[in-house]
Amino acid sequence: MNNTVVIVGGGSAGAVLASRLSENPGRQITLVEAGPAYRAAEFPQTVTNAQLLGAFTGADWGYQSAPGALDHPIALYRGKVLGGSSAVNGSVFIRPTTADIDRWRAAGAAAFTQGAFIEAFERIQVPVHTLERDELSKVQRSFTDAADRAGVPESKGFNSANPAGWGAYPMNVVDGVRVNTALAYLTDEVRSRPNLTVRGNTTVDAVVFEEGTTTATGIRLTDGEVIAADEVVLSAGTYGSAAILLRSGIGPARGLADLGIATVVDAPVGKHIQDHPFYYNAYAADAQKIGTQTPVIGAKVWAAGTMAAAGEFDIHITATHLIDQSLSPTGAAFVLAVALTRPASRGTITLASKDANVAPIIDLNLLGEQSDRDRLAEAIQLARRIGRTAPLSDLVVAEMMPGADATDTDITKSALHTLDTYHHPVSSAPIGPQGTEYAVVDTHGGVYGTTRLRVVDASILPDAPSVATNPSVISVAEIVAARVYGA
Ligand SMILES: Cc1cc2nc3c(=O)[nH]c(=O)nc-3n(C[C@H](O)[C@H](O)[C@H](O)COP(=O)(O)OP(=O)(O)OC[C@H]3O[C@@H](n4cnc5c(N)ncnc54)[C@H](O)[C@@H]3O)c2cc1C
Repeated sequence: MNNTVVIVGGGSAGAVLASRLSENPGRQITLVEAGPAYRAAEFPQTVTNAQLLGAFTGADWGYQSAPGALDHPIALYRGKVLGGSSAVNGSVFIRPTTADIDRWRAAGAAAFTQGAFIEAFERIQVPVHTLERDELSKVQRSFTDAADRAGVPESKGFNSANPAGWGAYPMNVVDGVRVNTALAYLTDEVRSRPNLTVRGNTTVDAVVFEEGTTTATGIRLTDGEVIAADEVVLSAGTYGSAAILLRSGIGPARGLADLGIATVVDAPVGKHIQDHPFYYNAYAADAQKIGTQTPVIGAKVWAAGTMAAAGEFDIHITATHLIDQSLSPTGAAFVLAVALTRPASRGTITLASKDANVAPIIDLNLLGEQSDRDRLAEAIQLARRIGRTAPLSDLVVAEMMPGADATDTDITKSALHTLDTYHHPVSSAPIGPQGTEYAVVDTHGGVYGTTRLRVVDASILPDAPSVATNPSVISVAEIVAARVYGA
């Protein structure tokens, strides 16, 4: 057993691992987090308030995507605080589907059995509550009623075996507080363990290797300090872990050489990222009728488009109040946010500089593939059909985007012009069989070509799940904690 483990990044995966691995008093754990490492009572209200997301929490990395196939950059939110992106996210808590798990196993994640995930789901410490109808906003209630009238079935529960349909969200919110993984796993009791050190406001530059070998011996911080360890686990997220690997000389040799970084392992880091494209089918609402606009996220339709793979549900339509109300001529607006959750497009992450303080270049390549454009357009048409159905249509004054007269061509143009991300990036260091053009790590996150170095976070998922990613990432951390560390 490796006795000292340094974990880089205290987000969805890192907080779980630090908690689980420090259950064994014989193991020394150091968790290094770039953002503040608040204790439960210290989290600012902007971070715990479930109605604030992304940069509005004040705890964001400030990344932007390259436009890629679109005509505009997109703000890419990532939490920079203990709890990571689970501290700034939408708090929707839905497990990966059986089809997601089967697909990941087929891609090489042998440890990702249905049984392993079921065990992980049972261990998850994040409290989850499915919203009741009277907890939804009027828009969200009208949306589910309209979906029903439009022929969408009621979901049997988004965390059930048959999740497709309309329904209210399962959320990890308690009394208005978004329960991030630091609150759920790094409790005051856990943080008082003598074998757990949590260092906040500490940014990691790179992994350190034993001279002339590919054996990790610790990490180097941006101020030059080296923290030695028997094993290094990168849990810095899809962007953060990839950037650290690249700065450490693990990545495509040619790109590293261009930046003057010596190659330690020639590996396809950052060449296969995926995210869910996210389109705002926006409506000007009747200000007298719209009612209270909370919760900002409350209900969705989960469906399979005509081009979905067998057993997969690739369309999410979420009724949300996350829109600048001043954009509406009526002063009131809501959005049916349409996401394609099983996209074909893959993007890239590369370094702009070997300086850890310089943001990496992220090109999500959303809608890069024509098939994604077609599938998203079909999903937007379903959202519009629901928007035109009573009782939701009774609240609408006008469709703002793509606009009531929009043709299929207009819809795709509007998507390319206004698209956002669902903020679920994955696969910058995917699991897969060694030697394939995409695989960077083995089924437990061990980095091929190295020893004592592992990546455990959203980076290693082989592709995008058909759900929001937080529970998938927590589950993977629980699986690695159990299988590799006996925790
Ligand atoms: C706005 C938004 C809304 C979302 N909504 C939902 C939702 O409703 N439901 C859902 O399931 N998922 C949602 N997600 C996605 C989900 O939160 C993420 O997929 C998940 O949290 C990723 O976990 P992770 O462990 O891979 O990375 P993160 O949780 O991002 O953790 C990475 C950690 O590493 C730290 N770090 C990075 N680089 C360094 C470095 N060099 N040195 C030290 N520390 C470093 C970061 O500060 C961060 O704390 C959302 C995400 C966002 C941003």
